[in-house]
Amino acid sequence: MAAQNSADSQKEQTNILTSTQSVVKDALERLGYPDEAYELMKEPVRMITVRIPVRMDDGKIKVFTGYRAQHNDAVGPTKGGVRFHPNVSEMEVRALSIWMTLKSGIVDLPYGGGKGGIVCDPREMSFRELEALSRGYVRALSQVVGPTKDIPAPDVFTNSQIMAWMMDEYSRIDEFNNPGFITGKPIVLGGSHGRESATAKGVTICIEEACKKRGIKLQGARVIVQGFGNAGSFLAKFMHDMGAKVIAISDAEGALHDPEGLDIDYLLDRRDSFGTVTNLFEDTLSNDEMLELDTDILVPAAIENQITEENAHNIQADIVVEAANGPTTLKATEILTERDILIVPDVLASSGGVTVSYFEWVQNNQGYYWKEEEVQEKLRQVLVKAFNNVYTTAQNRNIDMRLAAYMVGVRKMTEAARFRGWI
Ligand SMILES: NC(=O)C1=CN([C@@H]2O[C@H](COP(=O)(O)OP(=O)(O)OC[C@H]3O[C@@H](n4cnc5c(N)ncnc54)[C@H](O)[C@@H]3O)[C@@H](O)[C@H]2O)C=CC1
Ligand SMILES: O=C(O)CCC(=O)C(=O)O
Repeated sequence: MAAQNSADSQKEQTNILTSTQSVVKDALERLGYPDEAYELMKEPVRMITVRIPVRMDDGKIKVFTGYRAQHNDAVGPTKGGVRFHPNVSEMEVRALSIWMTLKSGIVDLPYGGGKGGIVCDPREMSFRELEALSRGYVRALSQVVGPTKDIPAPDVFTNSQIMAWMMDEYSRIDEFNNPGFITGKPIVLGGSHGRESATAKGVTICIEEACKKRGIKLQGARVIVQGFGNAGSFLAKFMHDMGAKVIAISDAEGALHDPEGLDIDYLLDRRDSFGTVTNLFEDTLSNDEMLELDTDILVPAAIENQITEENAHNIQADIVVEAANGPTTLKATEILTERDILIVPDVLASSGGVTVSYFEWVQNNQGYYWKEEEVQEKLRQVLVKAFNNVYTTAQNRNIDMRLAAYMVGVRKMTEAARFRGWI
C-alpha cells in the first residue's frame, strides 16, 4: 500500500497537465482573479482528435492519431507547434497549449495558446510517408486552423520541410497561397530570418541575463545541454561561440562529456536530422548521469520530466535554464529553489521561438520581409524585457521564477476574457 501511495505521488508530480493547472490556480489566486478565471484557464476551449490514414511504402494503410488543442482565443488566434513523437498524448498536448498561452502573455504577443501532435515515430518513416502524414493532418484540421484562427509551427521532430508541406496543403484547400497559416517555413516560402535559431537565441539571452543576476561570467563558464536538436544544437553553438565551455551534450541515445569542452562544430557536422550524434561514439554517458555532472549552467533542451524529485538533490548547476517544455517537475523546482539554484522556466526561456514566429506571421501579413539584424534586435528587446519583468516579479513577491512567470503570463488572457464578458 505504501509503495502504491509513493507510486501515485510520483505519477501525480510527473503529470504535466495537473501540475501546470496547480501553478495556474496559484498564479490567478495571487493576482486576485475569481474562481471562474481558473475554470476557464484550466483546459483548452477546444480539443480536437483526428485519425489520419496514410498509405505506407509497403502498400498497407496505417491510421495515425493526431491532436490539436486550442487553449484560449480571447487575445487573438491560437498559436503553437506540432510535434511528431511516439509519446504524444492528449494530456501532453493540452498542457503544452496552456504553456503557449503563458508564453504569449509573457512576451506580449496577440495570441492565445495552441499545440498539436501526432503519435508516430518519424525516425522510422520515409520522406514520402512523412509528407502524406503532414498533409493528412492539415486536411483533417483545415476547418479549425488558419492564419486568423490557429497557426501551427515546428516542435519536437518537425521542421521547416514539414511546415512547407502543411502550408502547401492548406493553400490548396484554401485555393489561395497562404503563408501566414504556419510559421517556421523555409525562407523561400515566406519564412523569417532567424526563426530556425530563435528558440536557442531566446535561451541565450535568458542565460546572459541570469548570469548577470548571479554574477557569473559567461566567458569560460561550463555549460551542459540536454538534447541536440533544433533548440539544443543551436544553443550549444551559441554558447561555444560566446566563449563558454560546453562540457556535455546529449540526445535520445546518450551523452558525451569532456571537461575541457566538446568540439561543437564537429558534432554539429555529424549529427543527423533528428538531432542524434552520440551513436557515433563509444565512450558515452547516460542522460541521467550527464544531468548530475558539475557545471555552472544546465540547459534541458529535449523532453519533459527530466529533473524530478529523484535527481534534483544531485543537480550541481548554479543556473538551470529550461529550453525544453516541462523538463522540471514542481517538486524538483521546489528542491532546486531551496538549494538556491536559479531556474529560468520554460514559458519564459523558450519563448524566443514563438516570438520570431510572430515576426514571421507579421511579415507574411504585410508582405514585406525584414533583415536578419532587425529580427535579432527585436527579439533581444522582447526577451530582455520579459526576463526582467519575471525576475522582478519573483524578487518582489519572494516566489520562484516559475510562479512569477505564470503570474505575468496569465494576466493578459484573463484580462481579455474579462473585457469580453466571458468571466
Ligand atoms: N523548436 C522550437 O521552436 C521550440 C522547441 N521547444 C522545446 O524544446 C525541446 C526540444 O525541441 P526541438 O529542439 O525543437 O526538438 P528536435 O526534435 O529538434 O530535437 C529533440 C532532441 O531531443 C533529443 N531527445 C529526444 N528524446 C530524448 C530523451 N528521451 N532523452 C534525451 N534526449 C532526447 C533528440 O535526440 C534530439 O536531440 C522540446 O521540449 C520543445 O517543445 C520550445 C520552444 C520552441
Ligand atoms: O513558434 C511557435 O509558434 C510555437 C513554438 C512552440 O511550439 C513552443 O514554444 O513550444
